[in-house]
Amino acid sequence: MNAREIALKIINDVHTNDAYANVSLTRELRKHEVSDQDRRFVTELVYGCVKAGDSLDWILSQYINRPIKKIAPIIQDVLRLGIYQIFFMDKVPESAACNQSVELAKKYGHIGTVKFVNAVLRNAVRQPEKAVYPNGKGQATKYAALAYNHPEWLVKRWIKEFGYDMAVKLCEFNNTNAALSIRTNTLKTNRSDLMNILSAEQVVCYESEWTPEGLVCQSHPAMDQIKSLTEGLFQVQDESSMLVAHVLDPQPGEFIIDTCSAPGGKTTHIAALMQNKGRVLATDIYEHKLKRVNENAERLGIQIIQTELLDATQIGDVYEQQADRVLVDAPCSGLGVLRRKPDARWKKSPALLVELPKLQIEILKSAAKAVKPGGVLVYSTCTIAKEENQTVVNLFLADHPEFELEQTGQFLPYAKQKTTMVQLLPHIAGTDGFFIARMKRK
Ligand SMILES: C[S@@+](CC[C@H](N)C(=O)[O-])C[C@H]1O[C@@H](n2cnc3c(N)ncnc32)[C@H](O)[C@@H]1O
Repeated sequence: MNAREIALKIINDVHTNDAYANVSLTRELRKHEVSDQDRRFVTELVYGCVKAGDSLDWILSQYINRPIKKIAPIIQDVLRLGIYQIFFMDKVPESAACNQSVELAKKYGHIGTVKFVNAVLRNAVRQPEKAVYPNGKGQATKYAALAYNHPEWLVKRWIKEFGYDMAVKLCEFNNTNAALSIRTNTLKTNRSDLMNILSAEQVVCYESEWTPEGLVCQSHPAMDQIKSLTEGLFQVQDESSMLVAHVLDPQPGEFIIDTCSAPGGKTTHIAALMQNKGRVLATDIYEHKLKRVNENAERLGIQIIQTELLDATQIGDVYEQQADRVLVDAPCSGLGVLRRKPDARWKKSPALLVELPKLQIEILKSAAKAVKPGGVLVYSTCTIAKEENQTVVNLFLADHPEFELEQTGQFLPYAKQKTTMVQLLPHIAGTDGFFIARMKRK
């Protein structure tokens, strides 16, 4: 199977089976023996095509006079793949994009579809001016959505909230490739020693400006070839996510509950800050995800983490006033981490921002019950939607006078802020978008 056919299979899996692009990509690349060059080509085709989403369909619709959805799904994807190569990839000759798409149509379609694919793509090559995005009066939102490959509802929302220029910057940021960032496992090494070890393993990285244990990698070999990862010298984690455990500020010997813990990025950070002394209870609603917490803890050499399958909305009844500190790293829309998941932006909807806050408040209320008097409660998310962040915290506080909001920004290790809640915006901070609020029980 050649690179384009592998890419087609993955893209089709994403579109017809709702598969995650990264999961499907990893699985298919493992199945087929491909060169490094082809691996990069497949990845670029898949991520690029999936990310471009509606923009590809809009371009296609300029060359097809019937609804795209009426075409057989696999042929839709053959066309998307072809259009992507023609309009988005400078290094692929247009003739190769057309010819190879026709070959795929021969394999997955019939004589009619072969002619159709050939005609559509050759027309696109001949008349590229038809695919110029509309940018007239009153079309600014539509234009930005198409030009920066985001759903229109999201762009509209961000323009209202941040203004046009900032909304575009945010979209542009989401279209960049996220660098790998890692957290030094301070139970086994320190950041400068880790940098030397990584350098010998061909990992080029620099120190994070956000956290004392963070490193950002500019280039690295495949993850399964980095020995220091299997040896537990570091954990893969975004810089902004590393801020949460610092804000929680757990102390050795304490009892901490991490209510939505899997796969354990923050749980293991908490345990490291406690110097592996005390007790961390890591709960989640998925057993298979808790396995990941245990695997990470074992790899990192942590003994104080205990996992438990428990719905966070029940946690307060089970552990009433028992914990010194409780973390709620809530399930959220993930609107702050869109650059990491090319398909994610197309799977979100405005309805999610109505439904999720109900669960988030319920979890926060229950988690609060588990905090001892004088203890700390931290609420965090990787979204930038106010409904899931400030609104949730304010609603909770209005109903819980026994909790007071602290100067969360003062608990950041570096770049302290004079703010009661911290909201990192990706296009400004250069990190994943993250929200953190720290509260204290009186
Ligand atoms: C943002 S992720 C947590 C990431 C994790 N804290 C880390 O740093 O690696 C949210 C987690 O909440 C879990 N979750 C969703 N609903 C839950 C509930 N009602 N109770 C407990 N966990 C829940 C999900 O399974 C998911 O693992």
